[in-house]
Amino acid sequence: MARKIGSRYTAHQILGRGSAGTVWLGEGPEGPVAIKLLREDLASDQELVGRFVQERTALLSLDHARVVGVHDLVVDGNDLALVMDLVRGTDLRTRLERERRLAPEAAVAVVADVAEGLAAAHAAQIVHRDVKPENILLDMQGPLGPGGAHPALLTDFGVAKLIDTPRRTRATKIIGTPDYLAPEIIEGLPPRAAVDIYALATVLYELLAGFTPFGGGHPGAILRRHVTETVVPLPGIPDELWQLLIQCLAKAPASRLRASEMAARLRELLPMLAGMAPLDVDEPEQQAPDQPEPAPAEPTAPAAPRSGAVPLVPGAASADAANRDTHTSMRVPAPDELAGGARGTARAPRATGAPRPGSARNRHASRRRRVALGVAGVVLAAAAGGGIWAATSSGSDGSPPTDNTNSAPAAP
Ligand SMILES: Nc1ncnc2c1ncn2[C@@H]1O[C@H](COP(=O)(O)OP(=O)(O)OP(=O)(O)O)[C@@H](O)[C@H]1O
Repeated sequence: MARKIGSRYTAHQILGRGSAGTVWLGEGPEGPVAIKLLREDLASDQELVGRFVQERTALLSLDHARVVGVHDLVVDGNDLALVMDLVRGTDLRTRLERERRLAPEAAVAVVADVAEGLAAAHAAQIVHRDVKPENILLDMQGPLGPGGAHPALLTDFGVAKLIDTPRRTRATKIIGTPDYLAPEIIEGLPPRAAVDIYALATVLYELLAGFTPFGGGHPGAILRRHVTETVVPLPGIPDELWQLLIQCLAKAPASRLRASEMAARLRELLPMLAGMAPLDVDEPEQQAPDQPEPAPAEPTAPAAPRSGAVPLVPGAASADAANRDTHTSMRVPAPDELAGGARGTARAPRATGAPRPGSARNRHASRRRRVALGVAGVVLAAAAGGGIWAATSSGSDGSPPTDNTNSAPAAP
């Protein structure tokens, strides 16, 4: 059913849902658009609306081929909406779930595109803060690039910052997606451009390996690994690519490449990667569910419902089951909680077929890991007497999260 958004736009059909709102296929004076309608509880927050208007100029001015352009910000009664370029295709998470791993050439081409978009944003002093496969859209109508990759565009600029208002998230809380969080954020430093490089390098690793370098288990374990552990080389990865990857995953933000350098170095590697098959690696052993992480010293968020994504900010209405299970809001861990502890958590990837003790091969690793994460959160909630670090899962009841192949369909 069509719905008016402000005086200039009509929303026709839902393309997908995220934790901050719903994305609609819509129509504006200049043709088709995508309209992200923020959740009602966010839209009714006057402070957030104020920031929304304040950020207007910065968001509207970001104009780059690798960034999903924002055309308009609409504040109309209870509606708060971002009007964006419509990308006819799908998001990178959906592609990754379908293919499990990408060939190195395609993975590098996608990430080089995104790095170019980030370079433009960083030049305009805009930090994305939530780079992850869900926020990378693949334009199926664009020309095929190296490795058969469709052009990739980064979306959701500014949304994390808009929502991260002081009243919603006190200084001691982290907002983000645990697998992609740079160590300095976990240590409580303000997010600068280098956090996007770390997150994008994590995405590159994930595209190559089929799993993120520090993911798996409870959010607290993931955060600790970001701060204390080093990535283990992927079997079969060309050394030049590995060197670039570890530089961008450096714990010290100043040691990471800048976005423009990352894009240029990745493009230089493309000829060498042409025709290379996806890496043959298996996900490392998952943490056994009967070994819960130590509980945080004090619970900071209400217990999460067993199904549906946990709200982006504590106290917000739970998102429905169709939502992505992507965000976590949690307090900054104390130094001793980050220090590690008796149980080592290194996640060494193995060449496929190499023996390992225990469980069967992990297929659909990222979804399974997200499910396990939600379950761990619920278990911990019980252990901590009802409070948890808000963990995320859209399938913690064991049901698979709804597939989101729902960007505007590509024209035949
Ligand atoms: N500009 C766009 N054009 C076409 N489809 C889009 C556009 N922006 C988002 N979508 C689709 O809408 C869906 C929801 O997007 P949204 O940005 O709200 O959530 P998300 O990024 O998946 O999750 P979260 O907001 O929790 O990080 C996604 O599946 C995405 O593919």
